[in-house]
Amino acid sequence: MHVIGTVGLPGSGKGEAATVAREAGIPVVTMGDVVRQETADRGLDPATDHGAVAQALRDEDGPTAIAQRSLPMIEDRLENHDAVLVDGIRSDDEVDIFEDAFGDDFTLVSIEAPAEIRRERLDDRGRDAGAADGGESLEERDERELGWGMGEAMADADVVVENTDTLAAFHERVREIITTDADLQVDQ
Ligand SMILES: Nc1ncnc2c1ncn2[C@@H]1O[C@H](COP(=O)(O)OP(=O)(O)OP(=O)(O)O)[C@@H](O)[C@H]1O
Repeated sequence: MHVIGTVGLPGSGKGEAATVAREAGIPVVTMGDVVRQETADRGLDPATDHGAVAQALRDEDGPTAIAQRSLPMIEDRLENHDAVLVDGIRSDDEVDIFEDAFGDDFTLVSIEAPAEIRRERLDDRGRDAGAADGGESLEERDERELGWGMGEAMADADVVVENTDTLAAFHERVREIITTDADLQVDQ
């Protein structure tokens, strides 16, 4: 059994790492899934009430509310799989939750790239998806996420991946970490 967590600033490559895991047959639990589930449980609409419920969870149960609620989802996936990837860890408080729950079976991977590279990639992603940026600049998003303790979480990482090369090189590196670190047999 192994749990791999990813942490990284916006546009660093967490979504791509999750894609690599899924391709290797490793289920992915995202903090967003937890919020969507909670929104539905409250009879609200995940499309519009997602942000309000995320905030309500933190107000009601503190900064680890979402990580705590992800534990049963992770344990559920571990019944049928050797490993799970947890995407969207945002703070050192959340890291503590996974370390307490899974001990040495938890590996934290920090995905890092300079702001200029992340900005270019996010601009391209936005163009591809036709998405608006919600008026928030990358600096503002970085600041907001660092304010939750993401810098401390990144400093706690067991492995740092610099995502500054090609996408293929990044996929290869993530695949290597997932397979060797978790000592897994993945689908070829
Ligand atoms: N090494 C790379 N080379 C080229 N493009 C990349 C590379 N790594 C990631 N990308 C692209 O950059 C964009 C951002 O990556 P990704 O969506 O994985 O980031 P993220 O960390 O999940 O960001 P967010 O927190 O905003 O969701 C995506 O379009 C992705 O395909």
